[in-house]
Amino acid sequence: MTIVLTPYWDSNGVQKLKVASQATRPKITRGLTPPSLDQNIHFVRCLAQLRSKDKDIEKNIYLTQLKDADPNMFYKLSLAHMSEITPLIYTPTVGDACLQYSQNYRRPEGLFVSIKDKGRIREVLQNWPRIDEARISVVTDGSRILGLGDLGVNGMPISCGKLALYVAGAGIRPSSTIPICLDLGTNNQTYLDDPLYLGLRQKRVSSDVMTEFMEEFMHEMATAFPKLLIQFEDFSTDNAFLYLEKFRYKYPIFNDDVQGTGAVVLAGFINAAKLSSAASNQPLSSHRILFLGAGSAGVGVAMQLMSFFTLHGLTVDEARERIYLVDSQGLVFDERGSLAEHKKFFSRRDYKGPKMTNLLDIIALVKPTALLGLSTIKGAFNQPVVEAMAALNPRPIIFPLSNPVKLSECEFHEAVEWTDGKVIFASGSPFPEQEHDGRMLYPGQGNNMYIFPGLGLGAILARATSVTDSMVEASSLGLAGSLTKEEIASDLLYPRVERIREISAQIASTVIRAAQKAGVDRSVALRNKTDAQLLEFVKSKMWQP
Ligand SMILES: O=C([O-])CC(=O)C(=O)O
Ligand SMILES: [Mg+2]
Repeated sequence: MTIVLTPYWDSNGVQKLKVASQATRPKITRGLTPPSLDQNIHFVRCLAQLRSKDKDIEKNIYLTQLKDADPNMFYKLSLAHMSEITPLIYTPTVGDACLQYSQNYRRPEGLFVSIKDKGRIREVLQNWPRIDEARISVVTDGSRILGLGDLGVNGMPISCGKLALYVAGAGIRPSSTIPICLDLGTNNQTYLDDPLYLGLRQKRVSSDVMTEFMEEFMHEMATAFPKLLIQFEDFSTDNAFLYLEKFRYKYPIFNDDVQGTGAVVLAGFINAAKLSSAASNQPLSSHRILFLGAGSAGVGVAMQLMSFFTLHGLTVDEARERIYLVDSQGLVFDERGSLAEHKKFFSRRDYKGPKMTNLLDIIALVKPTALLGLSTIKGAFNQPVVEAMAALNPRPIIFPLSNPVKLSECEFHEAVEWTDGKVIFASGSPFPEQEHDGRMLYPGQGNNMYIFPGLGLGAILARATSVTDSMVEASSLGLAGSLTKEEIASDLLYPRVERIREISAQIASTVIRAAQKAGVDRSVALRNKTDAQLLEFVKSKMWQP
């Protein structure tokens, strides 16, 4: 018989343990905790324990164990110290947590579904202890974790990290979340050779076998968890697009790297373009955007940025003309030939010259107002590149979006220095602010963490049958419009992360409205609420530690 001890705080702020076994109902005990364990003092104790560790990965391990042992305290701490703790439980430290997962492993968290379970996935899902409460799952197959490549089953911390932000950022109940890592093998030879590696010791299965597995998995998920929304995370590029298209009309799912990243960058770009156009006196519709990187995130962002131009009156064809892609072979254009399917839409029809591989030459040709990096090439935006952008634009937009920090195309302090403080900047991972000419400059964090909690919360509360493009766009416009006067005056592109709950509530409300418009909502009672009532309703649904 398993005995589970769950800590909780009584009305006097004293910690007690609930003892639950499978056979008995929870009962309250005396004598199993120290006599004067005060909740407020324990908060201070936990924060001091956290800060006493000098390595970020140690802090991550501490916080992971705290989340397991005392989820209330973990989320209290996270909400009270959002900007300190987010980088420890999420990007960038979560990247190291994934890389070292098989070394640092302590206790299981989440659900592992492996290719060996094919044909009986239902049985595995039924082992999840809180089936009825399940509302949101983040599912990865570990094949492209952040910019770190194929990490196999070591990808589990990314699902856990994203879900911790669902709880902290949008008030989803911790017991409603299911982190899932699919194990379809790994092509990472270092892991296959590592005796500590926790996943199957085999290469990834063929794409046909994977698709059969995914079909069974999705069918069983929908059967076992009828109220569940699924977020696909960090699948390799081809599979990200493939399974998004395959399942998005059948089940409530979205892909965070394609759609979440797209939406967050669109929001930041809307605010950046206002600043940049104010300086150049050029109309908003005349921006030209150059992408370095044409993977799932790059093309997902480019797709989403199309709506920036269509919202400003351009046709779809005209909008597409404002966007240029560069991949590992250089500028993407038709005459280059043999392009991957997902790159074809943005491939240039108008360029007829030789292959162009040098980024400086491409900048000279395109004259972009904005340079976006989703290439995972550290240092790709070097001094000559950034200076070229500054020579073309009074306020160049430069977004090195690759994650984690060590793969960023450039760092904030470099961009500030090389543009003499004129850059309008957002990165995927956090960078410290910079003082320049007596003024404090703040980097934007164009990370999908601003979008997915609110988008997911809205889809869950609307009980959406699918996640439409209009819901994703609504999340983006909701985020872009959420800046306070003070944030606008400080040239911020995104709101301060401390306001994440307020922002998630606003985003969720706009997403619910979009779901209603698209006719995919099932929460009929929400249709008659005024906007103010809807926002209040969303806030009332948020779990508080
Ligand atoms: O996790 C993050 O920080 C953002 C993201 O989805 C990725 O880089 O794949
Ligand atoms: Mg991701």
